[in-house]
Amino acid sequence: MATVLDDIIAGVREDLEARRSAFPLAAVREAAAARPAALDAFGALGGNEEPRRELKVIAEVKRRSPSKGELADIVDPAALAQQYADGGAAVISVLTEQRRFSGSLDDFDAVRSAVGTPLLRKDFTVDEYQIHEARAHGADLVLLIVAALDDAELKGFLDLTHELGMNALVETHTEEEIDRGIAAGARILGVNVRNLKTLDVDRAVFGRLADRIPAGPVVVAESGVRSPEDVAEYAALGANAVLVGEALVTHGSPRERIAAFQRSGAEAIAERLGAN
Ligand SMILES: O=P(O)(O)OC[C@@H](O)[C@@H](O)c1c[nH]c2ccccc12
Repeated sequence: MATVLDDIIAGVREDLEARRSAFPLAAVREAAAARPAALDAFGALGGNEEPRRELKVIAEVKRRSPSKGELADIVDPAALAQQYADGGAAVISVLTEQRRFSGSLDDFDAVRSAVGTPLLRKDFTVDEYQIHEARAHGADLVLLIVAALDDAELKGFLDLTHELGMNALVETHTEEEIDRGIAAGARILGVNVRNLKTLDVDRAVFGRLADRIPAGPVVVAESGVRSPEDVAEYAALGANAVLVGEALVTHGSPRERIAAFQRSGAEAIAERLGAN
């Protein structure tokens, strides 16, 4: 039976073929080459620090989701992103998937012109075209969802991302996917506690999987962060960063919220490091 993920990807492929006809790969590559070099998202996420004492926040511009429907009427994505940057977000994520998340490359462009923070183009990457396209729009990171790719695609897409000077957030949901992500060479490894095949959120998934991740990659806990306590929980279990959408777009003051997440995360990390 087709899963939600299969359905989303079918739509993504259709939309991408339409864009490929309008903007052939050669034109996209030319636009990408004219961009300033990608920003160092691995470094911004504290990847080079030893030990990693800070909890970094990846703040997401997210209008709607298939599980929750409309989340927020974001009239000015650039202004929202500016608040994220002011709050100290290490990376800003912009959903560009249109059919289920109401995202767009227009949102991405608006945010790119507004902030100097590393930007993640959050979409269902299933074709190299999207990686070149992300770079052409000034992305510093792309999302690679392991469940959506076979090993050859995962390795090929990750290598291409690195060749273009970008990083990838390699998203996993099972132990097997973690092993596959690590084998492909992931430097930023996400554990999404939302099952993309059923959309169920189970925050305990992070605790079960975190131990499986070897030292090296930046570890990102994705989904289900509502409060500073949730962030502390993930940080205590080994997260270096959290990716937060809903709790920020629905909050009156996302800037202060991010700062609160960073504080509670850093406290939990200090305790964890102190305990070792
Ligand atoms: O809104 P939340 O629960 O804070 O979740 C954010 C993020 O993890 C979620 O948007 C996400 C994680 N992986 C994805 C892949 C595609 C689209 C969206 C996602």
